[in-house]
Amino acid sequence: MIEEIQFYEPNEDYGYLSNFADSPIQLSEVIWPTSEHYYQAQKFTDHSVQQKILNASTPDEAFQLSRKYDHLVKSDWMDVRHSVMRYIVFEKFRQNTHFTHLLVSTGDKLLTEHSHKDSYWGDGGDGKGQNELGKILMEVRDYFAQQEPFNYVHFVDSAKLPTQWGTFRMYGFVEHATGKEHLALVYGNLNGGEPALIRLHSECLTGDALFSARCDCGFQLSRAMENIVNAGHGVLFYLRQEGRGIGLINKIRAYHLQDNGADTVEANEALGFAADMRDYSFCKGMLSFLNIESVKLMTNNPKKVKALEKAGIHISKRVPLQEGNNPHNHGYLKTKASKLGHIFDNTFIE
Ligand SMILES: Nc1nc(O)c(N)c(N[C@@H]2O[C@H](COP(=O)(O)O)[C@@H](O)[C@H]2O)n1
Ligand SMILES: [Zn+2]
Repeated sequence: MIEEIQFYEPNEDYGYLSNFADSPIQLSEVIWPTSEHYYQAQKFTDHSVQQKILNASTPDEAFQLSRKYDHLVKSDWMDVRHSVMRYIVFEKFRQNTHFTHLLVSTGDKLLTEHSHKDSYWGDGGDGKGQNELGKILMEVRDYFAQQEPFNYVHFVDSAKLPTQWGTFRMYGFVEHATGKEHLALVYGNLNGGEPALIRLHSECLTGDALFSARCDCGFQLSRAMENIVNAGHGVLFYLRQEGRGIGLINKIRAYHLQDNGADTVEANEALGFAADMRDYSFCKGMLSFLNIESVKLMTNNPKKVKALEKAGIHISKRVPLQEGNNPHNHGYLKTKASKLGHIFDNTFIE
């Protein structure tokens, strides 16, 4: 059975689908406050009426004005209204990318404008209407679902995550290429204009959850979360790329080879993998969802810096994260520096 999403009022669930949703759209020099303003204004050739609708303080007022000037509506309006609507709904989502992420995250659900007032754009309230707005939205959704950055991941849901350092908001995403579930733990308000302090943390079950001292992951994870809270805002991306992308069971095999003398790179290669199998390109989808364009990146790993730059993210600063050096991971950290290019102060690994 096809699942259905019904929308109508902009302040209700899925209100971003409504033409009344606050979504500025710039066309040439003009900024239309909502797609409703633009749509209603296109009914008229009279410039002064168009201007009145443009300047209406709410979409509801824009709608009422179009009714007031009903006698001035252009003669071919019924022929062109569908293409006007299609154009402005497409522009709305092209220019308001947070809404586009939400639209794409509706997957293949049926989108219905549940309006008892309209049986052309909506379903007429009894489900018998044509739902033309819903059809346009589904067409726009199908288009953007194939485009970067919307094609990497889709957002599923978010919830509070209280931690020992502070309360984060946890956003869940699914990566399209692999089906893997990734997290973004957001602390504070990200839209203050400053680059966000972030960490791209690859999953390490042994270090992050089981207190392993073989690596530095758990120590880095704690410090990164603490640093974000101390900075007042930032994001910990928890990426499900266990074992540098080879998976948990293969990581145990690699650890076994390391117990017999291999270093971390030799062990991966002996198992037939590259030293580092991770790919960070999907992070572009999560960063875009959170509207992050510039970051301070906590890492010692230059590959992560390069990957984010390749994704079009501006790195204002690399923040070293040198944590957890201990007798069990000393050789591992030295190999990270010598073979994987990690940047450490000499005082940290000597
Ligand atoms: N394949 C593999 N071999 C080892 O010896 C390891 N210690 C790991 N650990 C994984 O590396 C990732 C963290 O590395 P960075 O600090 O981000 O460079 C994480 O996925 C661990 O599970 N993997
Ligand atoms: Zn680890």
